Amino acid sequence: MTKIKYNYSNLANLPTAYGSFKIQSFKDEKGNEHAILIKGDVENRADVPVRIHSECLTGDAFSSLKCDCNYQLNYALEYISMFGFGIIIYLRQEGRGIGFFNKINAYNLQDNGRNTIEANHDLGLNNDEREYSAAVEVLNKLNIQSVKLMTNNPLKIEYLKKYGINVIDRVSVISKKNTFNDQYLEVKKHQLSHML
Ligand SMILES: Nc1nc2c(ncn2[C@@H]2O[C@H](COP(=O)(O)OP(=O)(O)OP(=O)(O)O)[C@@H](O)[C@H]2O)c(=O)[nH]1
Ligand SMILES: [Zn+2]
Repeated sequence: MTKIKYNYSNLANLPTAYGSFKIQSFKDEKGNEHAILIKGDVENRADVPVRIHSECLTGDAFSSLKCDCNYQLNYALEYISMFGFGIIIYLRQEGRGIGFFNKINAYNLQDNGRNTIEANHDLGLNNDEREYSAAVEVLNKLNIQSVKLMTNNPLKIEYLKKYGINVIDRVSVISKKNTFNDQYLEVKKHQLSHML
């Protein structure tokens, strides 16, 4: 993994519908501005619940029913709030890393019958172009001793382990099914190996 230099903002308070968090921004070399939400005293701590959430403007901000992102983000906020400590690392890798513009073009192809993987391929893109080096950096910076990763995606667990993060447990992130995300969740389960 190439060492990227990050630029961190100061910490600020963020009251949310699920309780109070601290928020911090950090910029990577490409100029992406990511977010870290922290609950409680996590520095140097073990067994920390961690959610690494990939940006989904349509889901996170507009409450789209085409995916389960909004539900999962709110679930993570609520879970960590109830738990008393934990971290949400919100990475600006929209559309599994293909960017917002491409994702909407993929949605257009999905309107015409293609699934989430096929649509990316039709655009000449991989089905997942994400990587999690920024999350590894944050966890190392906070000297997190061990992580309870909130995910259904085995690739995220593999990635963190490969780069030295001690993932001791997985917390499944509950997804909510509806008529619009039914096929999307089926593809995640059967073609992307998500533990749903
Ligand atoms: N390219 C593309 N990206 C999508 C689509 N639907 C959601 N996304 C993006 O998918 C990302 C979330 O990935 P998911 O596969 O839902 O979940 P995950 O993060 O891999 O796994 P979990 O940790 O279990 O949530 C976000 O960046 C969304 O913007 C789609 O149809 N096409
Ligand atoms: Zn989404």
